[in-house]
Amino acid sequence: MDDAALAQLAALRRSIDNIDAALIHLLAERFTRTQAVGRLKAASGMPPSDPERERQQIARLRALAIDAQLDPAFAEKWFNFVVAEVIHHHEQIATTGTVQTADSA
Ligand SMILES: O=C(O)C(=O)C[C@]1(C(=O)O)C=C[C@@H](O)C=C1
Repeated sequence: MDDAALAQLAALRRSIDNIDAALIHLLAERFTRTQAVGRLKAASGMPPSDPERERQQIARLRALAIDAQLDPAFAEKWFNFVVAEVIHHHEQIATTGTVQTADSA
């Protein structure tokens, strides 16, 4: 084992762990906001999804990804994955008034 390589790997992993922690916090904040949107939509009879808004978000995120040298197809896949969960939350809020998570089920 090369000690220098192991030390470098450990330092990179510490940074990766910090980035993963930041992403979890950012996602938690995003879902707090989208659940507020879900309650607003349910209370005012708006549909859970807004395809035109999603088209605008995807175009913006793809451009940001290209600028940041991130694969735009990956950025779009990530966004669609998150929005599918948001829409699922919106539907749960509209029908039950709350969001059911794996932990709260
Ligand atoms: O902006 C909204 O209307 C939302 O419900 C939020 C959100 C999003 O997560 O960004 C989710 C679903 C909609 O289709 C569009 C956007």
